[in-house]
Amino acid sequence: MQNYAVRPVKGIRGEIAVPGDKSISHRSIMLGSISRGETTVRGFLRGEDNIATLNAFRAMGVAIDDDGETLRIAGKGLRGLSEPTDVIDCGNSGTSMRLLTGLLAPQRFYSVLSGDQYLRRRPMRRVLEPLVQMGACLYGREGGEKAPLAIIGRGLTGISYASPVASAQVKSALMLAGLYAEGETRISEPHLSRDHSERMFRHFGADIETGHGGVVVRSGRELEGRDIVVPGDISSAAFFMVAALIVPGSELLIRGVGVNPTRTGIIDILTAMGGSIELLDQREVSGEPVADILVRSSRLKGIEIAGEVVTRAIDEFPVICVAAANAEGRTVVREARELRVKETDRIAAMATNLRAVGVSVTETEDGMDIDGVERVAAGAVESFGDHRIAMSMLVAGLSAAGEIAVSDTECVATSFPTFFSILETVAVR
Ligand SMILES: O=C(O)C1=C[C@@H](OP(=O)(O)O)[C@@H](O)[C@H](O)C1
Ligand SMILES: C=C(OP(=O)(O)O)C(=O)O
Repeated sequence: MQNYAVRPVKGIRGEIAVPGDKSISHRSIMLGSISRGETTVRGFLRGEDNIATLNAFRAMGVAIDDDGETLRIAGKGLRGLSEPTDVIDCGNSGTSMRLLTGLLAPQRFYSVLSGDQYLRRRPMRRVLEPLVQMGACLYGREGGEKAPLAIIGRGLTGISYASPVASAQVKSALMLAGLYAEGETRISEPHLSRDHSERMFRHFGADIETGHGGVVVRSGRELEGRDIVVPGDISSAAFFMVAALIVPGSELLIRGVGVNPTRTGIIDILTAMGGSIELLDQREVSGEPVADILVRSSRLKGIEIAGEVVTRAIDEFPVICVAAANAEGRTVVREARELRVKETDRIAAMATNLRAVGVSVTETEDGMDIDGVERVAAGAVESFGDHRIAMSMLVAGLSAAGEIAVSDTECVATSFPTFFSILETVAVR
C-alpha cells in the first residue's frame, strides 16, 4: 500500500496545466466508437477510469490506436460493436458502468459489467429502472441494485423519464440507449447536471434537442466521427485552486481548464467564500468553454451551500471541505446526499478525516457543518480508496501545522495520475 505525506509549504506558485477532463474523455471514446469514420482525441485523460472505458471498447472490437499524444478511434457505426468474450471490468468508474449499461442494453448481444469492491457497492438501479421501462433485459445483484450487471441486449422503445436525481450518468445512459430506441427518448432532471453528453451528441451529429423540458434524443441517425480536443479537468484543477487559496503567499495560473457552466460550481462556491479567482482568455474548444484560471491566496469565510450549485460542484466537495476547514466561521452543506454514494461515502469520509486533524464537523443525512480553524493540525488519515479524498487531504497538509500523512494513495491514479508531479512543481519549500 502506498502512503504519502505532505508538509506545510511557503507558497503555491507558478503555471500549470491539468490533465484532460474525465467526463469528456469517457464520452469521446464511447461516441467515437459508435460513429462512422475516424475520431481523433487529443488531451485524453490517461487515468485508470478512462483506460477502463478504452479497454471496454477494444474488447468490443473497436480499433483504438494511441501514439501517446492522440487517440485514433476507428468508428464502427451504431451497429458495429461485437459481443465481448469476457466480463467488462469498469474498475472504479461509475461513469463507465452506468453509461455502458445504457449503450449495451440495446445491442444485439450479451454482456456483463463488473468493477472493483467500491464500484460493486454503488447503486445501479437508478439506470436499470428506466432502461427496463424502455424494454431492456438487465440483471444485477440485490434485485438489480448492484454490479455485476448482466445485459441481454434487445430492442428498446423511447420513454419520457423524469429522473428523481440530478445525475449526468443517469441522463447519459438513457441518451445512449435513446440512439437505438424506437421513437424518441425524453429525459428531465431536478437540476441540470453536467451537459457534456448533450454537447458531444450534437458535435457528432446526433438527432437531439435540449431546452427547459430536458433533453430529447431521436434514433435513426448515424453519428459521424470528429476531432476532439479535451479541455483540462476543472475537478482536477480544483485541488490546486484550493491549495493556492489556503497557502499564504500563493499565486497560481492554471491553463486550459474546461469552464462549462454545469461544472463551475467550485468557482462560484470558492468566490462566495472570499477566494480570489479570475477567469482569463475565455474561449471555446470542441464545443466546450475553456479558460485560464488565476488564483491568489485569500482569507476564506464559511458559507451555506445547497441547491443547484451542489450538482455543479458534486465532485469537488471533498476539497471544498478542506477550504471550509481553513475558513473563518462555519460552512453549512445541505442537499448533498449524492455524496454518500460516490466511490465512498464522502460525507462520512471527510468528517472522519477532518476530525483527525482537529476540525469540528457535524454530519447530517444530506450534508455537514464544518467549523473552520486557524490551522488544521498534523495527523494521519485514510483515503478510503477514494482518489478525491486522498488528494483533498494531501492539499490540507500544505497549510497545516505539521505533516499530514495519507494512507492508500494509489487511488489518485483513478482520475489524476500526474497529481504528485504537478504538486512538486508548484510547492515552494
Ligand atoms: O457523467 C459523468 O461523467 C459524471 C457524473 C457525476 O456522477 P452522477 O451522475 O452520479 O452525479 C460525477 O460525480 C462523475 O464523476 C462523473
Ligand atoms: C464520482 C466520480 O466518478 P465515477 O462516478 O465515474 O466513479 C468522481 O470522479 O468523483
